[in-house]
Amino acid sequence: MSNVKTDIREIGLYINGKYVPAHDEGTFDVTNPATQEHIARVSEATEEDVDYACQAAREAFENGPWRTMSVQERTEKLRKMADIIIERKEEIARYDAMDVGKPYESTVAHEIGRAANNIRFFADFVEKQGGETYPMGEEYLNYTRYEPVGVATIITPWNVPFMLTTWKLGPCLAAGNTAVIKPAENTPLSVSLLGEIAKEAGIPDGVVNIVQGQGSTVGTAVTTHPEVDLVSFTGSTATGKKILKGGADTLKKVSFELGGKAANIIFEDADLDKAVPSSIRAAFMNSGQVCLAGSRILVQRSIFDKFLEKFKNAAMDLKVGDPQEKGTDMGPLVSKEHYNKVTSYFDIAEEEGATLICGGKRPDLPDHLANGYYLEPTLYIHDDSKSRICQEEIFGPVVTLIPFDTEEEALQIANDTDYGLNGVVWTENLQRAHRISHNVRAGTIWVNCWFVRDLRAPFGGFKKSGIGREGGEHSMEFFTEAKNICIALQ
Ligand SMILES: NC(=O)c1ccc[n+]([C@@H]2O[C@H](COP(=O)([O-])OP(=O)(O)OC[C@H]3O[C@@H](n4cnc5c(N)ncnc54)[C@H](O)[C@@H]3O)[C@@H](O)[C@H]2O)c1
Ligand SMILES: O=C/C=C/C=C(\O)C(=O)O
Repeated sequence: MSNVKTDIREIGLYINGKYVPAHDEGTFDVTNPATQEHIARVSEATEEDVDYACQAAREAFENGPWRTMSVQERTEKLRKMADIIIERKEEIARYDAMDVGKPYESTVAHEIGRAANNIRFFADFVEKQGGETYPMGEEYLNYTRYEPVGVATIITPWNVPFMLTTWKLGPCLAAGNTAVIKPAENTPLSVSLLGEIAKEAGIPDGVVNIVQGQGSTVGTAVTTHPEVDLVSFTGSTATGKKILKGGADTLKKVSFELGGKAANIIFEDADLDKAVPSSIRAAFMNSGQVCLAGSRILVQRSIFDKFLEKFKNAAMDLKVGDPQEKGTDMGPLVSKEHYNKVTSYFDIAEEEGATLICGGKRPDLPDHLANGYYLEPTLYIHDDSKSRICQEEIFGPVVTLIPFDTEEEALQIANDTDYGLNGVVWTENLQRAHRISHNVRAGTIWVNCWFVRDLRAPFGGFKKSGIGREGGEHSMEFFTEAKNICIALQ
């Protein structure tokens, strides 16, 4: 079985270097959220398939050449993988546009290049990585090695399928581990290509495996499997809790990137020519289905009306439509289920007494998009930070503007959340920028910018937004075991 490219794509599991059907030949269907068309039939892994994938990854780890291969040889293969991703970036971005509903133009221009860079960056990183030595006079010498941990499972969400999977796969493979990937069930297309890409790059069979299927069954099976040593997960906080519990019996090492509800704080001295377009991106990029979304916009009261006017006009100018078409800013939401979840917040907002400024409904679109899960950019004003629309991660094109008077009040509202993934501050006052950055309890703070990423920097969440950090040495720390070797010299 292979990734046959027909109108309805047939997608197999990728185990031990081959695309294979599920043991019981079971499949599930994938639809295009822009149109509700049936676009793919995907093999649904059984417990036996998950077991086979985990055993294949274990065998490749223990007895294959990957773990013991020279760093030069391993990193050459990873760089080849990054090159193939670039060569195939149009195809990968088309797939993300088809099952996520992500605008093709921005995906091909930014996300897929970043995906290739995720692999290349960690190849370069391990090539430069050394170890420490601790001489104990003339009697003993200690030196450290950073060794791979074993078999990792990589579980990723539907909002950024390909880029987020490579963000974990890069350091996992660079360190010499083997992987069993479980993509999100509604967006399996682009990640399924990683099997053939790995093969073409010369990565040995069994090093990269992909099992497809539901989180509650396949996700549970892979995160509780005794051969799996570590779980690198990006997804919701609720699923993170389940994985932590399920992995307790076999004591799995975990790294979790979870939900967010970031405050985007706009002070009266902000440069609105920059703050407004950036806040629009932070609110509506990928239809607001971004963990880092600036979904609570805190605006100082003295400029509230001015900001509101500019922000509302810019939101209403966004082009909602076919993700495959040029010029589309916002595609549909990912699925009917998610559309229902996001739109349920319209009733909640009304009950909570929030003021609707724009959106809150489907846009008028051409007939061929009549069945897609589209929503207009939606903007509320609300001053109750405890309300559900200010507390819960809506994960759609829905933002709430919250007025504030003082810096203290802004900080109090910003921190009034269980999440702590990121925060944003707009001000021309240097001291204030630092004060706010130090006092917002979140893993990344962007000052006068948003979603600028340096792959060396720590990335992850405070509070319920995660466990551990990714990026540079933080990813490598997770994917390696430090070993100290102490030698008697006399
Ligand atoms: N912090 C970050 O970097 C980051 C990035 C992107 C998305 N997210 C978060 O992801 C969420 C949206 O994604 P989602 O709805 O796909 O999340 P989700 O937790 O429902 O699903 C994520 C993945 O986990 C799998 N899964 C579900 N139940 C499982 C279980 N019991 N055991 C093992 N795996 C299971 C799913 O199949 C999917 O592959 C949002 O909360 C968002 O903030 C976080
Ligand atoms: O929607 C979530 C986006 C997450 C981004 C990253 O994990 C990253 O940039 O590394």
